Formats: sequence, structure tokens, C-alpha cells
Amino acid sequence: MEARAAGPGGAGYNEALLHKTILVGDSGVGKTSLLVQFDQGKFIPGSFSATVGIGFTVMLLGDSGVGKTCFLLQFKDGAFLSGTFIATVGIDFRNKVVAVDGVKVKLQIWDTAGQERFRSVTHAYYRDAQALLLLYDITSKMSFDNIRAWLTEIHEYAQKDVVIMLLGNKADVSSERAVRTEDGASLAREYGVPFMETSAKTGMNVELAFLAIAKELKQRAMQPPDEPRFQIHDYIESQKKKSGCCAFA
Ligand SMILES: Nc1nc2c(ncn2[C@@H]2O[C@H](COP(=O)(O)OP(=O)(O)OP(=O)(O)O)[C@@H](O)[C@H]2O)c(=O)[nH]1
Repeated sequence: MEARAAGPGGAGYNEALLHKTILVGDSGVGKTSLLVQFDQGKFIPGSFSATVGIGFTVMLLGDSGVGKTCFLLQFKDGAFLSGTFIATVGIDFRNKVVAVDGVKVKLQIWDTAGQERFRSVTHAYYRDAQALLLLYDITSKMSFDNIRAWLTEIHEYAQKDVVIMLLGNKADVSSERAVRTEDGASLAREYGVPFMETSAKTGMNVELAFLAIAKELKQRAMQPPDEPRFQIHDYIESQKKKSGCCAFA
């Protein structure tokens, strides 16, 4: 198994010499601080978010091959990684700062391996995540059928109030569609989570997914109690409608 071209910082190394180190341990032991030290060369007391306004950890979950890594790279670099599919090994991470209503929100995004054999590694990270993007591939019925098992796992390992969003990726491949948009929407309704179809290839709804998560997390952290709550479902629906090309159920 080859490791994907990713360490903190991303490209610029010889893939043949790439080694991956996976940090495993209880919540709070310092896994994230260690990575931040490695990535930025400094220790940030309190939390990794101290450098900018606020910061959150978002995790990408879903079967192997649904497009998690491509989804992250599209958001981070605006590029699509086509061609050979190299499965992620263990966990990888990228940071991106987004502006939400004038406040900088740093998202630390964990890209997890979808393959079953890495499952025990990814379990160790669930509790550190404030938000989970759960992806299936609209051309793979199996990846959709497995969403219920993913949600069971999430309920077992993640924080109780974690923000979850269901995403039907590869929406650009309509000729091979195996999961109807209504079925994705109805499963999401059943679990009370927001839903949209996305494409890591064209970038459709990729930024919207992260932005909606950032807005929800920011409002939870900073919103004065007397102000009306941000409604993530309404926000997504209104934004989806705005982009004529990408409106889904
Ligand atoms: N057409 C199309 N292809 C995609 C899209 N997203 C990913 N792919 C392709 O799907 C394959 C798998 O993508 P990855 O991003 O590596 O999948 P993953 O979910 O990270 O897989 P694991 O790392 O094994 O968990 C690659 O060949 C991608 O080029 C998309 O939105 N549209």
C-alpha cells in the first residue's frame, strides 16, 4: 500500500520515501498539539485555534473511494486530483481559515481512511471532532447503504453534540447515478442532519459544505444567547437555491 502524498504541508517531497506516522491516544493527551508543533514549529497553549479567532476540527468520513481526499483538496487548493486512486492510510490533515461574518474561523480538517482495516485508528480521533462530513458516492449504492453503519459508529465514538452533514459526492457523474437525490435527502431527514449533493471534481457545493459547518460552529461558540440561532438547514437550502446549477432537493 502506497501512502498518499500528504504530510503536514502537503506536496514537495519524494513519495517513494514517504513514511506516515499515526498519532493514537485518548482525547486531550496532546495529539493535535504535537501535530501543530510539527506543522507550525510552535506550541499554542489552550487550543490550536489560538492563532486566529476560533478554530474547530472537522472530520471527513465515509467508505473508501467516495472522494474524501479529493473533496478536501478541492476545498483547500481548488484543484481536483484525478487519475489513479491512492487510498489514504490512517489519517491526514489540512488547515484552512475561512471568514465567517467577519470572524476568522480556522478549520483543521482530518481526512480519514475509509478502508475497514484503519477503522480502529480513526475511532481514536472521533471525540476530538466538532463536526463530521459523512460522504457517500452517488454512483455506489453500497457506499450509500453503509451510511447507516457509519452513523451508528458516529453515535458510539463521537461527541454527543457533534455537527453532522451528509454529502452525496460525485454528483457530476450523472450517467452512473445509483442513488437518487431523494433517497439521500430522505435518509438525512430521518437522522435530522443537513444534506446536499457535491462534486469534488467540479467543486459544486464543496465550499458551501465547509462554510455551513464553520457558521454553525462559530455561532455555537460565539453567539450571544439572545440572538436568533443560526439554522444550518435553512442556510444550506437558501445557498443551494442561489446557485442555479447545483440546486438539489
Ligand atoms: N467524477 C468524480 N470523481 C471523483 C470525485 N471525487 C473523487 N473522485 C475520484 O474517486 C476516486 C477516489 O477518491 P478519493 O478522494 O481518493 O477517495 P477517498 O474517499 O479519500 O478514499 P480513501 O482514502 O480510501 O478513504 C479517485 O479516483 C478520484 O479521482 C468527484 O466528485 N467526481
